[in-house]
Amino acid sequence: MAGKFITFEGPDGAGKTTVLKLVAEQLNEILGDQMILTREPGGNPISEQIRNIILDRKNTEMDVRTEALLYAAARRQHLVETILPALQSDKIVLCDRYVDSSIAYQGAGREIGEQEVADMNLFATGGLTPDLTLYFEVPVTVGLARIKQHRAADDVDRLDLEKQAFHDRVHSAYEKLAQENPERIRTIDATQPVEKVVNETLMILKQALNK
Ligand SMILES: Nc1ncnc2c1ncn2[C@@H]1O[C@H](COP(=O)(O)OP(=O)(O)OP(=O)(O)O)[C@@H](O)[C@H]1O
Ligand SMILES: Cc1cn([C@H]2C[C@H](O)[C@@H](COP(=O)(O)O)O2)c(=O)[nH]c1=O
Repeated sequence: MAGKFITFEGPDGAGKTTVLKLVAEQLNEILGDQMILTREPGGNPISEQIRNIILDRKNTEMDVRTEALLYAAARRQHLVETILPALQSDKIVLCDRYVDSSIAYQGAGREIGEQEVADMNLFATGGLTPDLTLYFEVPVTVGLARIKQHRAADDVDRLDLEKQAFHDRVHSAYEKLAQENPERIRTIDATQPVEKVVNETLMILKQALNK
């Protein structure tokens, strides 16, 4: 496969989605329809339906392994329906979250165990690993404050509502993933103003894509 699979990762409120959209606007001028923008959980009708179940604040009784399996199920459908066909057509896939999110949130945040969640995701992905991952790093308090400040109360999902200790575990897991995978994961200081984060992201992407 000659396409490139690039993921955007980080704790809640890091600014990934904001930056991804701004960067995609600029890359679109160079890449046009050779690039697709997608997200997890979601990216197609079936996975978006699974997303709604996972993030619904009413689903307070959801078991942690059920949650992990639902993320993996949404991922499998996304992979088959969206990611693989795009890569097979030599496209650049920019994806908001992927397996690292499950390792950080379900493995560490929910305390299922990072290795167990990674192993379970192997079944879903057949081992497809991103060519490059951009990790948007912010302290937990900064990310949560951004969400609180900017997001409408009814747009805060089931995971946003978790306690500080949960988000601390997620953050530590991302730090560990970045340390253990230095060739794949590039860390970006996402506490900087948006324009700076966008410029740094664009620089790394252009370098990776030889543009
Ligand atoms: N660098 C930044 N400085 C200040 N505010 C920012 C910055 N980046 C994003 N924001 C704001 O923070 C909020 C969260 O941003 P965004 O939704 O992009 O984060 P996210 O990483 O995708 O979060 P989540 O994973 O929870 O969806 C938004 O209101 C956005 O405008
Ligand atoms: C893919 C994935 C996501 N999550 C969490 C992370 C966020 O809290 C939500 C997704 O919302 P976003 O606004 O689109 O970032 O889901 C997770 O826990 N595990 C995963 O695999």
